[in-house]
Amino acid sequence: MSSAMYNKMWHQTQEALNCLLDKESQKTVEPHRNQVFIFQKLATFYIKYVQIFRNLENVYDQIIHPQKRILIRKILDGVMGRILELKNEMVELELTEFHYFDDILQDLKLAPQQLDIPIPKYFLKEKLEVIKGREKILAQILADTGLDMREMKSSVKAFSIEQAVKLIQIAERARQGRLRALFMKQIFLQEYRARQARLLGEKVADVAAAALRIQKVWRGFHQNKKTKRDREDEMVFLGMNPPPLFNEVSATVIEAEKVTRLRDELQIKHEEDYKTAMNTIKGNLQLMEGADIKENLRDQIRHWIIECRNLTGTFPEYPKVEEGGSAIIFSNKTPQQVIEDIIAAQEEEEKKRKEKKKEKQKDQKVKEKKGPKEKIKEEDEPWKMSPSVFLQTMEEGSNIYKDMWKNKDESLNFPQGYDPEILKEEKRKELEVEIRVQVDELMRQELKNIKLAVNKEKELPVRIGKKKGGKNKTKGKKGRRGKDKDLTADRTIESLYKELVEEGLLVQTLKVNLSDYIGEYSYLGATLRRVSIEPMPSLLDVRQLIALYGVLPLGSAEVHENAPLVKSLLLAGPSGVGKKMLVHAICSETGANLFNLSAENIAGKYPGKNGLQMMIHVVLKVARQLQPSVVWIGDTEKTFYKRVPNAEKMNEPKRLKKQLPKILKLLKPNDRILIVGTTRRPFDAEIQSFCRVYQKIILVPRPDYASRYVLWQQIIQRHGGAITSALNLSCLAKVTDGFTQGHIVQVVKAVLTDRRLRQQVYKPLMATEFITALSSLDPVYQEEEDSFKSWYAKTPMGKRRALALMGGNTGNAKDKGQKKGKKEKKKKK
Ligand SMILES: Nc1ncnc2c1ncn2[C@@H]1O[C@H](COP(=O)(O)OP(=O)(O)OP(=O)(O)O)[C@@H](O)[C@H]1O
Repeated sequence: MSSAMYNKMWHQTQEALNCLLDKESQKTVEPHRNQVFIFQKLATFYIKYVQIFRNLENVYDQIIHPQKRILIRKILDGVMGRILELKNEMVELELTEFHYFDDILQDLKLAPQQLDIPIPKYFLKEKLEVIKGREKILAQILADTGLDMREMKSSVKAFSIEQAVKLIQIAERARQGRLRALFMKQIFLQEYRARQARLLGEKVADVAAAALRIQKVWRGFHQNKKTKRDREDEMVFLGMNPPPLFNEVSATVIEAEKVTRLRDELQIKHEEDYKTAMNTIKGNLQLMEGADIKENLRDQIRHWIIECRNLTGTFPEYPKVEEGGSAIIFSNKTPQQVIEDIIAAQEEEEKKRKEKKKEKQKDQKVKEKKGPKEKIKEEDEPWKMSPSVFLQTMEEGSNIYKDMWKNKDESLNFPQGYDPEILKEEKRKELEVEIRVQVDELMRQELKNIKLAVNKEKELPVRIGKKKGGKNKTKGKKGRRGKDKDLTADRTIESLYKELVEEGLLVQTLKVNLSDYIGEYSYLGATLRRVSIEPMPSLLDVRQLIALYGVLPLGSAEVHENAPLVKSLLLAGPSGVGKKMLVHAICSETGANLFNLSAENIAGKYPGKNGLQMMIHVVLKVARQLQPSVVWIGDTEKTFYKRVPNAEKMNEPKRLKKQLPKILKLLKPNDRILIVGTTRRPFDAEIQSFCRVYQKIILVPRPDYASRYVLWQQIIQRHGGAITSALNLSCLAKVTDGFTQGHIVQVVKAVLTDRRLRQQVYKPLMATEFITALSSLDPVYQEEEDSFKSWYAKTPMGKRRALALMGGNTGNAKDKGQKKGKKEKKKKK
């Protein structure tokens, strides 16, 4: 697509965003009580933001104007953050991680695919070099230490001489046998032909009969082919089969991809031009206008000083650096007003602090006094949207868009390079700020001298950044820093990285994308919920959650810092549902490092208490410095075992149990580190400590019919199999209820051998082949799935939801409160 097209897309998206922002500001005014109504509103916002996100992501990836990209990036991060905020609101409202929007999608005339959370390409694009470099180093270290998995797989086994001779003999005899068989066949055919010729030579050939025979065979063959073709055409016409070139990549798509690549190159070029221009323009401005700006500022400030002296009779106090220096003087206020404002602001702050303290004390007292009745009243308060950090970012971005880009005439900027006028304006402001700092220093001194000369007063030295509070702050910081001592201050990050790789704690990630996680949508979720049936989440619902909680925050520092923080994630589900695959996908999509702290992997490494501390310190240090990072704890239930099985006691699986909450405390919003636990048996863990560590728990289900259908189809195709009408996928999906993706992959690999793939041309694949191979595997039984569900019901979120549903059955929140009250009474009795 052309630049004009992407510009148009941007303008349209921006208009849609402006409308949404207007609605958001209206909505905060009217608080509501009805939960269904609130959810519908939240969901509608969520869906609309996702649409905007999808468009903006596409535009940001392809637009080549560097200044527009800076603004779009800011808005894009804002939209991502807002989506996470809305998701958080929905989770708090409905007390479940999974939400279904099929009814709203129907109203908005959208397909479920349009709700997919895209992964912004800039996550990887912008640090491609770094990631590639790190991968190289990792591969090098693994190769040096002989730990490289790929090398291990391809390593050659040494043969003994006898074995080698035997192998060669077998091969040679087979070759001779084949050659002899070929000779024998040729001799036999020669003899046969000679015999036939002798026989025919005696008879006179009936030409007409021969021609008839040939005609019969040919016509049969021809008609057969024609009928088959007609049948296929009819199926296509009826829409039962896809058209013949349906799966072929069309020439237009190939051309479009070429254009995309070209645009990528142009984008990089324009970006570089912009960067160089930033430096040169600033340098030029400094040369041309620097002296003038300096002189103007000095004149202005001198004028201000004299004015003040004329008005008040005294020389003014020069504004301090932390107050913004002389910049605040010229914000359309008189100097006296400025001074008064400063004093008033300080007083107000003091007041607020005192009020807050008082309120806190009051609240505590009231809480202590409050009975259950008052609590019910609190519960019944109308719902209000939590304050948003990202709305402001988006509004700022929108305003810049309206002021600068909305009506800009770009007819002269066909190549879409940077705009020098805008850049000059920005740099001029920057330069002014820099010069102002210098001028302030000079003028402060000048004012001091004038005061001394005129008033003969002894001026107290101006304190720059030496507030009492400031002192305390730095002290406090020092104290805290002292606490988390750097145990490896003398070592470079490269050496720590190498150590972790050698110890097997930092592992290579598999190259899988989140889009490789195949599945289907749940089309009836909202309908089932309306009739009080809790639907099983679909695989794509899980994929969405991983994108929201894992990929987006890890990919964008802005989002991670300001969106609701998710430090730890638990993926619980039966074996083979793709938990590990999802962990690897998070890393691949964000270019994150993968640390493996599974109980089995850390057994025997860094022994002792000090060793453990050192291990955690090194892991966190490397993870922080080379962020984003994922700390994976496989079979994480082992860390929280209720009782450690005898066979595993040697491994000390609970080593990390006490450390994990501490690690979570150490993680700050600007540390893009995510702890991901995976478990097949969460029921073996102590639920309380387990749930305290894992902030978000995602149950990964086994695939349903629709997902199994697409899984069979796509996994067979990925392994080189061809889907023909002879392969009954529907039947395969139906009879494989209970089997997981892992089983499907295993069976497809076993069936589709090289030989079988070659045979496909004349012997198409059949469902029975796969079913036979599946028969030796155990499915996930209903009981296992139920045990996962009942375990989830015991988690904090599960409990809260169950409680809410119980209240919901009888009616509103008041009833909920009454029930609670009754329960309490009973307990007292
Ligand atoms: N949705 C999916 N689409 C495609 N392939 C999948 C999907 N889910 C899982 N797989 C494949 O299934 C296999 C098993 O997945 P994985 O090892 O991640 O499962 P797991 O839940 O971690 O298993 P376990 O608990 O036994 O360790 C992998 O080859 C993975 O690529």
